[in-house]
Formats: sequence, C-alpha cells, structure tokens
Amino acid sequence: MDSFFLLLNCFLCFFFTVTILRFLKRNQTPAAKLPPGPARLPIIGNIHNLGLNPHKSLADLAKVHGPLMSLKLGQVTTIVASSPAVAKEILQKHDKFLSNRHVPLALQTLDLHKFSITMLPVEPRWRNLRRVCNSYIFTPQKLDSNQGLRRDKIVALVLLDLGLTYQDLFVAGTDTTATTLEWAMTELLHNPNALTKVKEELDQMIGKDHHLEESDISRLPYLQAVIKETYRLHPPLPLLLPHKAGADVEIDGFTVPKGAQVLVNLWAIGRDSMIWNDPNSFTPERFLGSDVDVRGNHFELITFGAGRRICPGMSLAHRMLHMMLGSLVHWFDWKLPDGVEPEQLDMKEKFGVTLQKAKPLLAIPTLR
Ligand code: HEM
Repeated sequence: MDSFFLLLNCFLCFFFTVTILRFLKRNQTPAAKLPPGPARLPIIGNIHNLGLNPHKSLADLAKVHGPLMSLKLGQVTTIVASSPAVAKEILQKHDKFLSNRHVPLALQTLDLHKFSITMLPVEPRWRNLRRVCNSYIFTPQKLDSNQGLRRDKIVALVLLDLGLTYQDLFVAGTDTTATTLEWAMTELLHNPNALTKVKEELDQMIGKDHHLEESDISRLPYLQAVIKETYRLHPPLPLLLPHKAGADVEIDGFTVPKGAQVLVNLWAIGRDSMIWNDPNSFTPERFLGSDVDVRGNHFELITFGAGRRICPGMSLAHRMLHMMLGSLVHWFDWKLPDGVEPEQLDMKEKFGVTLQKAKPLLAIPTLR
C-alpha cells in the first residue's frame, strides 16, 4: 500500500511539474506566429476571460490585443476577428479554408454535425443542401410566390395572438428573427422620435386603410434604416456560428492554425467608434442615403455573415422583419406599461443561443 501511495505521489508531482513548465514556457514564448492574446491559465486557458457576455469581453480584449487575437478555450485554439478588414480576410479572402464548422462536443454526441446544414463541414452533402436552399427554397421567385402565405400569417399573428411563434420557420431562423423583431420594437419604444417617423412614413406611403405588402418595402427607406440599425446594434448571432480552419492560413503575418475555432465579433464591429459615429446610439438616419447593406459585401455590417457560409435564410428574414415590424407599427399605437418612461426601458442583453433581451419587452398595443 505504501509503495502505491509513493508511486501516486511521484506521478502527481511529475504531472504538475510538467503542466507548470508548459504553462510558463507558453507564456514566455508564445506558439509560433499565433496572433496575440491574453495570458492563459493551465487547463482552462482563457475560459475565465469570457464571463457571462463573451461578445463584450472579447470586444474589450480586442481593444488591448488587436483585431486579430488568439485565445485558448480549454484545449481549443480560438481566433477572434474584431474589425471589418480582418473579417474580410476570414470570410472572403481565405473563405475556402476557414468555412468548416467547429462543433462543440455536446452537439457531436447528438450526431448533428453529420446531417445538419448548419453543422456540416464544407463537403458534398453540405453543398447539396445549400444548393437546395439557394435554388429552390429562398429564390426571389419562390419568396414572391409564397408571400401571400406570409402576409396571411402576419395578419393572423398581429390580430389573433401577438405571442404566437413562427413554427413554420427552420430552427435556425426562428430565434434569430424573433429576437431581432423584439429588439427593433424595443429600440422604437426607447426612441419615440424614430417610432413616429416610421408611422408617418407608413401613413404617407401605404395609407391607413391598406395592408402592408412585401412589394412596398422598397418604398419605405426609413423602415429599412430602422431594421439595419437594429442589425448593427443587436446581431442575434454576435460571434457568427463558430467556423473552423481546414488548413493553416496566414493573415497579417500571423497563423490561423488548422483545426482552430474561428469567431468574428460582429457586435464589436457594430459598436466600434472608429467606424460608426456615436456607435451606441440608435440612429437609423445614418443609413439614409448610404449604400451599406447586409448582403455580405460591406464588412462593417455582416449580421448574416459573408462568403460561403452566409445565412441562406437572409432574404426571407429580411422580408419577414420589414413586414412584421411595419405591420405592428402601422396597425397599432404602442405604449409602455404604467410608470415606465422610454428612457427607463431595460436594454440589457442576455447571451445565449441568440443575443436576446435580458427581460422580455412588455408593451401595450391599441388598434389605431
Ligand atoms: C434576423 C434573422 C437572421 C439572422 C441575423 C441570421 C444570421 C445568421 C448567421 C450570422 C449565420 C452564420 C453565418 C456563418 O457562420 O458565417 C446563419 C446561418 C444560417 N442561417 Fe440564418 N439568420 C437569420 C434568419 C434565418 C432564417 C429565417 C433562416 C431559414 C429559414 C436561416 C437559416 C440559416 C441556416 C440554415 C444557417 C446555416 C448555414 C450554413 O452553415 O451553411 N437563418 N444565420
């Protein structure tokens, strides 16, 4: 028994010595050409740096370490992009090698990565699913042909049950669209001037006695600007879905190593004062007369991603959001519950599957 404990002691001493030496060595001479990043702890790496709001913590770390940063989350080497230029390198220039998916172990046990379009790596099965999306489900012609169904659904949604969920959308589209609608409505109630402008635009262009149609959206620049401003401030997937490097890639003299998890911090880009004037204020006017859109060409606003993994449901989400927000504003006058002033509205976020409002929005509609 004594010799067993002696052996165990020796093993533990050896294990701790090796771990501490590796930790010290790593902090003195960082692995070859990895982008800079915060110091790591043994075993957990930088997990303790993330906190409850990883998008904010990573934005703060990027201010110290730069727009191309590396961390170790447990055993996973993680590269984080926090500027439009670096996002472009990742999602456009090196898209070919940086478009696989990092699938967390918990999801691997469900085998999701073997059949879900969202989780599959770039391989023939994924390409086929994307082709089905792009050529059959989300083409402009297909979306035009079933817009009547969506309009009827919105009428039912608005008139019958404001809390109804959109069960007919894919899992990937449900939370993202619902979260964005809630944030857009919250921002309008928080900024009554913007709400009045949307209402006036709808009265003028559509008229009080008419329903909003998808074909009207292009005639509503202020409503479009409100949605863009919501995309900028409240991207529902603030770090995209994690990408994975399929090969070593060089960016700005640093290496993104094969197998690394790659994140793009859209939230940080959307609130960067070097890019946006007064970045934390809700100012739809900034988009009036601007050609910036979310179709993956303007890397300062890539709420749907860019490159080969760009969201295939973007056009549908875009139509739905304009229709739902526009209809809610067109048909109802809105007020906050007794005693709550617009400026007191709780704007806190909760990081989860999507970046939701921490407290659900409570608002009272009256038919206009
Ligand atoms: C406001 C609404 C939405 C936003 C902001 C959004 C955003 C995104 C983002 C950022 C990604 C990841 C891109 C990347 O990893 O580079 C994504 C992927 C995806 N989205 Fe959306 N999305 C929305 C709505 C929808 C809708 C309505 C659908 C379908 C009906 C949808 C289907 C998908 C699918 C299937 C993927 C995975 C694509 C792939 O991995 O190849 N999304 N979305």
